[in-house]
Amino acid sequence: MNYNLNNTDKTEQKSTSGKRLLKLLAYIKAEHKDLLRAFCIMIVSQSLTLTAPFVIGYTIDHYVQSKQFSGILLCSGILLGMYLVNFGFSYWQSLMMGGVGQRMLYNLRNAVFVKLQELPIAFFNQNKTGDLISRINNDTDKMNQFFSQSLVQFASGIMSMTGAGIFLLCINVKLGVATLLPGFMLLVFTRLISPLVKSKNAANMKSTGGLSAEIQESLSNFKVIIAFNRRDYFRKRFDQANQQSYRTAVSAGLFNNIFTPVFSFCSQMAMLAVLVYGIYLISVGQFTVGLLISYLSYSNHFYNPIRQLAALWTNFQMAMAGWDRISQILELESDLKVIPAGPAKENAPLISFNNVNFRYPGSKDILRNVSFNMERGKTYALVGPTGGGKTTTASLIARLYDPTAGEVMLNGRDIRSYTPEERATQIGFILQEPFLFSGTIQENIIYGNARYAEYTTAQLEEVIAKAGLDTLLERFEEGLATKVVSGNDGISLGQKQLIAFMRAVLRDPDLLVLDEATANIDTVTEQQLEAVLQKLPAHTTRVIIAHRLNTIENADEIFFVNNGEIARAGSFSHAMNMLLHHERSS
Ligand SMILES: Nc1ncnc2c1ncn2[C@@H]1O[C@H](COP(=O)(O)OP(=O)(O)OP(=O)(O)O)[C@@H](O)[C@H]1O
Repeated sequence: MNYNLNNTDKTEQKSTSGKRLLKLLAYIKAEHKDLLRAFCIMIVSQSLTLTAPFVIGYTIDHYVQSKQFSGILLCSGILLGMYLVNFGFSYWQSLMMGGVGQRMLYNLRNAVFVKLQELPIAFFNQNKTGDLISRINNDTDKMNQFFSQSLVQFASGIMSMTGAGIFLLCINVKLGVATLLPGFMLLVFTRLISPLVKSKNAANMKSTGGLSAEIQESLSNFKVIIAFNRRDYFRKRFDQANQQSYRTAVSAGLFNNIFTPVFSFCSQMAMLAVLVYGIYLISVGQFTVGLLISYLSYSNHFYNPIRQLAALWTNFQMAMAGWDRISQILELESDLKVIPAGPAKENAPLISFNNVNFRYPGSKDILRNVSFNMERGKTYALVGPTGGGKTTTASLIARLYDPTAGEVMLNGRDIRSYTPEERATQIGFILQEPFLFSGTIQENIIYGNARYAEYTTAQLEEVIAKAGLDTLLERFEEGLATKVVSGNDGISLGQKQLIAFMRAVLRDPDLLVLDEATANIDTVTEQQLEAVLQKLPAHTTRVIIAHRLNTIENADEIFFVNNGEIARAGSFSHAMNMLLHHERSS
């Protein structure tokens, strides 16, 4: 399945934009009560704002020209009252909408994170971490900017325009049409140019994602860069990504900034129309000075929000481009679905591969029509040349991927019918590069292990001793309280493997897969690990992938994995011969 977020069909993206917008509404729907309240407040607040010019015009026509100061004072008092009420309402409404925006974003970020955790390994193979981080941080922030800051202005701007438009048409239809005409042209212009603005912003976000991926890659590989003195090479790559980001940002900026001058020009044209046509109507006695002043004020109430909307529209386009990139993740479905369980075969081996084929997207066949069984309580070794397919085979055993053809059975049942939780309790996996979290060894060991989650340090030490793991724990001066910092060098790779080993063994799995799990461990410790493996319950099956052949000497069965095939190697010496033969012939 194609999980590459930067390599999706553009036509498909375009056609789903409408649907995506509806999905965004689903996030807003949860806030419908607050939104309704804010909307009602907005209606009251805008009604007051729009009544003010009418009161001013009325005051001019009825009290100013006839110099009735008591009337002027009364109207001024009414206006002051309206402004004060409006002030309170606007503040309340901003607070409410700000909360709505922030809550919506909180839910959105959670949804993206939960989705990322549901997606299979293939997704992470096909996408760069830096780009994903950029989507979660930068793109959601674009939405944050729009929803928490601009949505209120956006909604009240549209309301002000609608109200002012109605007033303009009600006071004088012809003058109203003349005033609104530039606004209508603006609408057409915006409609035509918006897709381009959105695509320019999407391209800019994509290159920001690329830049972020470049930074992430060079920061996580800084030791190799320094050791090989490849600073220039990475500087050049960064410069290229930075230039690309600069170019797309400039191009997006050109389009983003086109709205403001065009909108200002149209608003000035509308004012000119009001003045020329309004003065003409006064001169022929069809209009009053007071009404013209009200009219000019309403034109302002119509065109000022339009000017603001020009800037807000850009924010909206950026938010929508961000939403498209986020929805790309949210719409992905894991292809590792749990299927209904069929009847389990009686007395079946723990693991069976039945005519399994496997290839990575775009790669050649890594396994071709492979069949073998693994029995309970036995130790199996997978040997073979580098890149032969050992880790891939182990990954299929743990269902990190599904075969492209054939089936993998666990306990006589298709492995796809087990939930991830069921699989995790039955299969323990120690990877070549174990991942540890920032925290103590204790926290890392009990991770995902409900049985020991509530154990005190003393209780856990007891369990560790019973499993024969105390000799490994003694390697750490502060024992279970030793601090581990993720991705940091405070702990050696070998020590990481020891912690991962303790973590896997304490889960008491039916099957323990060790992928080069002892490659960075000294021979004395390795013997201690071997002793722990021997002490595992009799039903535990072990699968060991190792290049150091002494590690697999005690295996019950050795499989030679190479060139799409998995062959039984028979004895240890036969496996050695196969390896030597392969080395000579390659
Ligand atoms: N995520 C991936 N995407 C595409 N190809 C991959 C991926 N992982 C591995 N491969 C390819 O699959 C083949 C088998 O790799 P695998 O890691 O299973 O070999 P291995 O026998 O475990 O090697 P090693 O002894 O070096 O660990 C290799 O040619 C490798 O390039």
